[in-house]
Amino acid sequence: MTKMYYQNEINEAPLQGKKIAIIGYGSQGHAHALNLKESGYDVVVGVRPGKSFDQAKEDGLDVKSVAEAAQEADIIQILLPDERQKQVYEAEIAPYLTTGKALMFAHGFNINYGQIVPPADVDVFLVAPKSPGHLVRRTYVQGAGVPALFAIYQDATGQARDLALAYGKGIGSARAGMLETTFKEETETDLFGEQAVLCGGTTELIKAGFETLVEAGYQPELAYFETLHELKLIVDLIYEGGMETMRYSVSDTAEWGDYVTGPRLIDASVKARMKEVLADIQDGTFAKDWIKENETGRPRYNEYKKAGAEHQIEQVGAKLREMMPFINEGKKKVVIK
Ligand SMILES: NC(=O)C1=CN([C@@H]2O[C@H](COP(=O)(O)OP(=O)(O)OC[C@H]3O[C@@H](n4cnc5c(N)ncnc54)[C@H](OP(=O)(O)O)[C@@H]3O)[C@@H](O)[C@H]2O)C=CC1
Ligand SMILES: CC[C@](O)(C(C)=O)C(=O)O
Ligand SMILES: [Mg+2]
Ligand SMILES: [Mg+2]
Repeated sequence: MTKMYYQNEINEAPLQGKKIAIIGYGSQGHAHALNLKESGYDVVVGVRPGKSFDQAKEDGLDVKSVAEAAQEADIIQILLPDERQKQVYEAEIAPYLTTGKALMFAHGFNINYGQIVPPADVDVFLVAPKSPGHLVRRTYVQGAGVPALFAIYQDATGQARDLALAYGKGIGSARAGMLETTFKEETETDLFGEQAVLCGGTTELIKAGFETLVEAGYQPELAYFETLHELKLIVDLIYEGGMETMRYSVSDTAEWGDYVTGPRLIDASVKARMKEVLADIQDGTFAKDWIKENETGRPRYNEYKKAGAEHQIEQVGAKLREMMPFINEGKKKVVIK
């Protein structure tokens, strides 16, 4: 079995006394900065003036420009959107990436697809939480954590591995388990997971189920509860105890429908198309398309975003959630962005 790394076997000493620059204060940035600070590390946040800058200040952090933070730090963690990293790296980070420093990522996109080429005399590694950033923060505050992958691309100092493990422990991920990978494996599996299952696969499945019910004349509110709201409750059971625990809790009728109807929908043709999606990720087709979409001002991205927000399921859901304030109670107890 793959070796997993947990709290007690990780030595924090290599990271102690180092200054860590968190570049970007968004989903991952705010979580890494706050968790590391509360784990006792010396953190500086590097962002441009604006909303994030003000928020990081309000959260009690030491906040500087990207260039200033990169200049004074030993470890520079780039937590900007993937498509912005190359430009900010070249203009504001590379000039200060001197011998023996460490350049970090939470996703290998820019290294794997050759967008960022760091000098040979620095450490380059990633610590990639398998979780949205807001849950990296929320679980840490709750005394728990989310799993993370770590990978070493360059080990100029001989300390890269120890630094990566200590960093992962600092954000709370060693409470859930850390697993070693490569930049290539992390990048390809992360892109595949979010496209095929976690984001793309799930949202399309929900919408198809909702639309099927509504088009057949059923009430939209009922369709929302059936295909979206209850999905979280079902996934919670799968998360807690695997598919068996979910199947223990649902009725035998539901379990039988699960076995006979699931494969009628998610059949061999879906898996064949998943393999095509994976091939596009592996050969760089997806990355090339995403980079081009950004270079041309995101015309398709903006269209998809607008259509997504206007979908009936979002309108119906917003109204129903207003009547369920408890849904956001967990969020309010924790200071999150
Ligand atoms: N989102 C997630 O949960 C996960 C993300 N990752 C990876 O983590 C990295 C960060 O992603 P994510 O947290 O989603 O990023 P976000 O989109 O949340 O990052 C936004 C932050 O970047 C800042 N920013 C954007 N452009 C610039 C710029 N030109 N100069 C300075 N600051 C800028 C924003 O500042 P402002 O407010 O001024 O716009 C904001 O602070 C990516 O590599 C991603 O793949 C990995 C695992 C999960
Ligand atoms: C599932 C999406 C993700 O990969 C993540 C939260 O892990 C991301 O890029 O945001
Ligand atoms: Mg991911
Ligand atoms: Mg991702």
